[in-house]
Amino acid sequence: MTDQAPLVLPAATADTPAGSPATTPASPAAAAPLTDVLGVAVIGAGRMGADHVRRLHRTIRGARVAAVADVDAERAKRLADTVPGCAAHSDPEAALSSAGVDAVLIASPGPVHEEQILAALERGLPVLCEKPLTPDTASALRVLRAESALGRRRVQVGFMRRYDAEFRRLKRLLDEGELGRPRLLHCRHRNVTPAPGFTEAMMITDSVAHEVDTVRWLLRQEITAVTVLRPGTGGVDEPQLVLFETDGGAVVDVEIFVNCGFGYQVQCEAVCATGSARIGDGHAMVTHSAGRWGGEIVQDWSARFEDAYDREVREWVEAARRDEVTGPDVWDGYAAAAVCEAGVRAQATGERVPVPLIGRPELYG
Ligand SMILES: NC(=O)C1=CN([C@@H]2O[C@H](COP(=O)(O)OP(=O)(O)OC[C@H]3O[C@@H](n4cnc5c(N)ncnc54)[C@H](O)[C@@H]3O)[C@@H](O)[C@H]2O)C=CC1
Ligand SMILES: O=C1[C@@H](O)[C@H](O)[C@@H](O)[C@H](O)[C@H]1O
Repeated sequence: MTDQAPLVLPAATADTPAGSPATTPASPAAAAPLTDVLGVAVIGAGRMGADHVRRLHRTIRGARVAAVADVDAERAKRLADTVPGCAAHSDPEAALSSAGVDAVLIASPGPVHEEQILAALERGLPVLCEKPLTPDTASALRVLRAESALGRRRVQVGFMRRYDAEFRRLKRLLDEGELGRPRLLHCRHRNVTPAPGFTEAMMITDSVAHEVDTVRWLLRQEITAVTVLRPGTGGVDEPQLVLFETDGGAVVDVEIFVNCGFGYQVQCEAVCATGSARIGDGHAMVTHSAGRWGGEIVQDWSARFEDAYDREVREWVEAARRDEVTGPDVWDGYAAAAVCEAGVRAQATGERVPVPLIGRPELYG
């Protein structure tokens, strides 16, 4: 770490732990004093990478962007140039070995996450890896085994909804049990339009992956089977309805609509034994004029979840400065990969597909 002036950070703003369904991360209040500034290498200089570089540079105390890597050398340089003293690399491994790098934030495409996480683990560096951990179960298990061999958590997965104020409020309500046992979750996930090259399978692996994590975290249950229903025939491919069954007997439906055209919406309603609770209806602004009223709908995740990304990265930096890693873990990434793999099969076959999981290793509680 660099030896810049000592910093004392305010306590985390979290009111609900973001750890995996069965575990709670160590309390920041119990941590040792923080004295160093964390040097971060950001891999992937695309949309998320650029947003995280801005966040680390402008919003998060106690961190500096030491290096940026992208296979597109020009893009890496353009982004690195926004931060004084930041090195640019076209080889991610070179960035990991760059001067002043203490930790890695991975924002490259999912299929290359495995090799980049393994390279970081070889160096013992703390990692914040954007979702997905990896795109399939086999590669997720290789990461899980590599981290287990180290005997300590080094990797956090970027399931940022766990840091969103509304989702945290819902989780607190469910944890307190005031409404009784959750029986159903109704979820909606709508995007204005998908990125170029987006495939039908990515509706599950790229988009519904968030609901997979949200459901496991909110309910503290594992998903045991997936079914995907499509409305209509004759080339109508979406919206689709993804159904989850859980090992706690809950049933979940997720509407996934990545081409809805009108806005970015993420909603969740929990129906419990003695009541229900719903989040995600908020509009940025409601106007009233000349016999009309209307609201705004945010257009993408960067607006809807801005605060959640800030809190996620801030808590990751704070933990890494204590040489800890908290938040969604490799088990969560593996479980999400297993559910998504089953989901893609369910989508292709129309069948109900069970989700096989290995036993949860001790490291992951
Ligand atoms: N948490 C969230 O809400 C969101 C997460 N994501 C995730 O963030 C990650 C990045 O997504 P975007 O920024 O939207 O993609 P993007 O396509 O905008 O950027 C990816 C960047 O990675 C670079 N790249 C490709 N292969 C590389 C390699 N081997 N090494 C280094 N760089 C490489 C590309 O040149 C590109 O600049 C993905 O895992 C995606 O699923 C994306 C959008 C929202
Ligand atoms: O992670 C994300 C994207 O990759 C994905 O494509 C979108 O559907 C999600 O809403 C967004 O949060």
